[in-house]
Amino acid sequence: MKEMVLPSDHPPVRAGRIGVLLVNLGTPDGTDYWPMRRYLKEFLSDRRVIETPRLLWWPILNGMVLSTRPQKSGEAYATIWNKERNESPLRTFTRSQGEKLAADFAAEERIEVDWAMRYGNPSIAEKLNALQEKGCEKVLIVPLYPQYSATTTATVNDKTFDALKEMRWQPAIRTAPPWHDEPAYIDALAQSVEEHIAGLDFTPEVVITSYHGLPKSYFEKGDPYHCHCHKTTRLLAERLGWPKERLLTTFQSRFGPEEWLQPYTDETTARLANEGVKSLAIMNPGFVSDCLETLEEIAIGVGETFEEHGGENFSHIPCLNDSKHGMHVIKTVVMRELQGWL
Ligand SMILES: C=CC1=C(C)c2cc3[nH]c(cc4nc(cc5[nH]c(cc1n2)c(C)c5CCC(=O)O)C(CCC(=O)O)=C4C)c(C)c3C=C
Ligand SMILES: [Fe+2]
Ligand SMILES: [Fe+2]
Repeated sequence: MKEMVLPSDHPPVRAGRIGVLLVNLGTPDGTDYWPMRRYLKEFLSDRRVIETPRLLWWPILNGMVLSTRPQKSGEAYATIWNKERNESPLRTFTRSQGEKLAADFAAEERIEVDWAMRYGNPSIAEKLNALQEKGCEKVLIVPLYPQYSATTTATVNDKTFDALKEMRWQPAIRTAPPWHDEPAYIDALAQSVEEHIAGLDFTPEVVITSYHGLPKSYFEKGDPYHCHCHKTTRLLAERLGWPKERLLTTFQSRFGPEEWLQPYTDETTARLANEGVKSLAIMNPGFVSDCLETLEEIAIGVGETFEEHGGENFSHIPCLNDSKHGMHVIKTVVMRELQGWL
């Protein structure tokens, strides 16, 4: 931090440093009704996530959705909860990613690394203020989504700029672009697939890359997410040297009655089993960390679907998380985006 000589009646000035803020989606503080309800209400009130006109959506959200979903989702979270730390896996992995990145930059006194959540705790505003307190005049925001979507990346950026509205001395801000085609990311995914398959006692005939879905109408209005997902899978198949029939792209986690991006992960899994595929693996390249949607929906739920339809061997390939491959990707993106500031 810059040392400044100030008159004795001058407020303290801290300056000269650079912040890096990793931001993931957010997660409930507990699995009971009220923490679940608080989290879902904040998430599902976001106009970037639910585009249905407020007059229509408000009564649905506050009526049917928030009276039933907190209980149902709470039960799902309970099956994957990190009991040791009393938190969800998403929070455990995001914290660890922040801590490991901070340790990597420990020798660089100018850089301060922290992490936050778009919904729930710790908030972006709280962490931006803390970074400024530590003398960060410049902050790189890293939305933890390899593929861009208005429902994820853009809403992190919106919330960041909302927080800046309340700050007298705003830091300069950079927001990291998506990294769906970054060679370090594709390479990390490929290595994680190869290492995982080498440890199995079967060889998957097919591997599905399953991405979180979106309403199809968002794609039709111009959200590039669908194309980013397909590009990631195409580059991964090329890097692995696999034919495209062996590495499929599907979309999971549908919400509500609208049509979402297709093909759906659950339906594709049932179809493959019905067609005689006996050994299947699923990975989730769009998730930087394992979470409810990968550990409960895919590793447990879709694994059961595969077996119910006659499949025999199923494996979920973990997300990159805070592994050495995962940290290498995050560090690559951060170094790329800090150029000119360091
Ligand atoms: C219309 C609703 C939703 C859209 C659009 C959506 C997009 C989207 N979400 C992720 C990543 C995650 N979503 C997670 C949970 C989750 N998602 C929705 C709804 C939409 N997501 C809900 C209601 C929930 C909560 C759980 C539930 O009740 O089902 C999570 C997991 C969080 C955790 O705590 O583990 C992640 C991660 C992406 C990447 C995305 C669009 C590209
Ligand atoms: Fe989601
Ligand atoms: Fe596309």
